[in-house]
Amino acid sequence: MVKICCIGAGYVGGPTMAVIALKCPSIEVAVVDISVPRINAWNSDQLPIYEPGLEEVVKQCRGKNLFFSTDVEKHVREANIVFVSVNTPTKTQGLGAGKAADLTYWESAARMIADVSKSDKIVVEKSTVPVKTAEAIEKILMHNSRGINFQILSNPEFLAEGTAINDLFKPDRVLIGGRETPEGMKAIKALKDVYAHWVPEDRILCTNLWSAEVSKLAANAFLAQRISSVNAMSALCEATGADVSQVSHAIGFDSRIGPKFLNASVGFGGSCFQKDILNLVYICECNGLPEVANYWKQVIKVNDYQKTRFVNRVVSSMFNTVSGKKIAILGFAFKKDTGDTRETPAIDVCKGLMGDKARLSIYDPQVPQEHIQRDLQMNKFDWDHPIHLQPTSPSTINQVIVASDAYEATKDSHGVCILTEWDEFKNLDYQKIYNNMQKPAFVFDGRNILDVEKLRKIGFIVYSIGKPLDKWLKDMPAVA
Ligand SMILES: NC(=O)c1ccc[n+]([C@@H]2O[C@H](COP(=O)([O-])OP(=O)(O)OC[C@H]3O[C@@H](n4cnc5c(N)ncnc54)[C@H](O)[C@@H]3O)[C@@H](O)[C@H]2O)c1
Ligand SMILES: O=c1ccn([C@@H]2O[C@H](COP(=O)(O)OP(=O)(O)O[C@H]3O[C@H](CO)[C@@H](O)[C@H](O)[C@H]3O)[C@@H](O)[C@H]2O)c(=O)[nH]1
Repeated sequence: MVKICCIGAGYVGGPTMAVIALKCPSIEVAVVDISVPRINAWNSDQLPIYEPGLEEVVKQCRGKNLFFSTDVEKHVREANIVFVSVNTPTKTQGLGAGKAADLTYWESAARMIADVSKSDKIVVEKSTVPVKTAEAIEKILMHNSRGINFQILSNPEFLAEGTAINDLFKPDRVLIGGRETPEGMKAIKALKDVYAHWVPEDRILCTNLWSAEVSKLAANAFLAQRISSVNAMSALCEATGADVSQVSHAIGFDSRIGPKFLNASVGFGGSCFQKDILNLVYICECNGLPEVANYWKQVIKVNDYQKTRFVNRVVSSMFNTVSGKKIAILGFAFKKDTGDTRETPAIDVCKGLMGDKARLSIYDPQVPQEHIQRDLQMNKFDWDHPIHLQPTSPSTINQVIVASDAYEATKDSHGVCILTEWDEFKNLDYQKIYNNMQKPAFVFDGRNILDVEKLRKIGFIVYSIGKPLDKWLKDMPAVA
């Protein structure tokens, strides 16, 4: 029986391995982690991450051919294929700080694999890593192998949170990179055979190691660039009276551009886009390509600009001050259908408003109070280390309260900011919300999910990203 072990039971390791177990009943899959609470949660009814459809998949296989364990060494020793899906955060100190990927967790996993292995293994990079990481990992494994043969493959993951299960069931493609040697080709085939249980063969792409590593960074850079491009256009739309949704629709009809991923927003978030582009920028700089590095850096600059622009719109609309005013924040997760808040634009927007002394009342259907308080106090990039190594929040922020629903959050507020596109925010009773707010009552829609005309009829002053401006906002000083 083929045995798979995955090191790292996070947003990637957990769902990916659960789907492999479901689709390959003949394979035994163990997901291991150094975090005891995380593994306990995987073994309980309250999974550690919220992802539509995940619970059903886990329940079908857990205890049969899917196991979650903290006995890392035992499962690594027994496995034929070891996936590594640990954190690869942005470095905060030393060489490359603020850009380069921190491979501490990866390196310690590789050293442990070399230490405990007693039989040949295929080691699969599942984490997103800098190009040439496979070479470094190979060196660590070979120099510590005691005669055991390791083959390294790059098999980057392309799932998006909120749709992970569907993405894994029907991937656009699976990418496998390996050495172009007989042993490397054999390893590629072994991994291909796993995915071939449910992924059509023409969707399994095989390349050399470096192409696979670069493709992952390139895919995220291209996706994020699309959002920064449409967000840059949203600023131009506001200045000219164009409507960014109409512009996206019009350009998306061009089959070369395509309609997906063109929604203007308060900015992209998530654990991947910024981290991976910073990593790409660093790699370009290290390879003597400053022009290429600067090109990609601009994608992040526009994203930061978009978040600042949003905060400035809120403050300038409300008589240039939000000091002491209650602002309701609807949505804190970085996108709908996830409780994940890593790099969520809500953190920057909330910090910006708090900088102007606003009082915030935050509601998100999936993000608990402790989590919100912790995120608003955390230093940049600290969030991407394993949970047990993250700083704990010593205090609560007085300026922030966390509400249990949208009506409580908005009661007596001066303004409402929509920061996540949760479906439930589309269908709220906005007349009731308006009645319970201070006047004039403002709505700032950072996700373009609300019917602007309907809200204006109720009496709201409305700002919606990239849409023709309210008369009220036109008279306000230029922003950003
Ligand atoms: N989140 C996504 O949607 C996504 C998608 C594609 C790729 N990725 C990449 O996948 C990797 C993992 O991302 P994630 O979101 O799953 O992170 P995560 O923080 O949710 O999970 C990583 C897990 O690895 C564990 N870990 C760290 N070092 C370990 C060690 N030495 N031994 C055992 N366990 C260890 C941590 O405790 C943590 O539970 C990153 O490189 C990320 O860039 C993420
Ligand atoms: O038109 C759009 C699409 C997305 N977003 C925002 O962009 C961010 C990222 O969204 P998405 O890409 O859907 O989620 P992620 O889970 O971050 O997935 C991305 O990052 C993963 C980690 O590398 C990759 O595996 C995925 O392919 C890639 O889509 C979120 O804040 C979204 O709200 C927009 O603002 N406008």
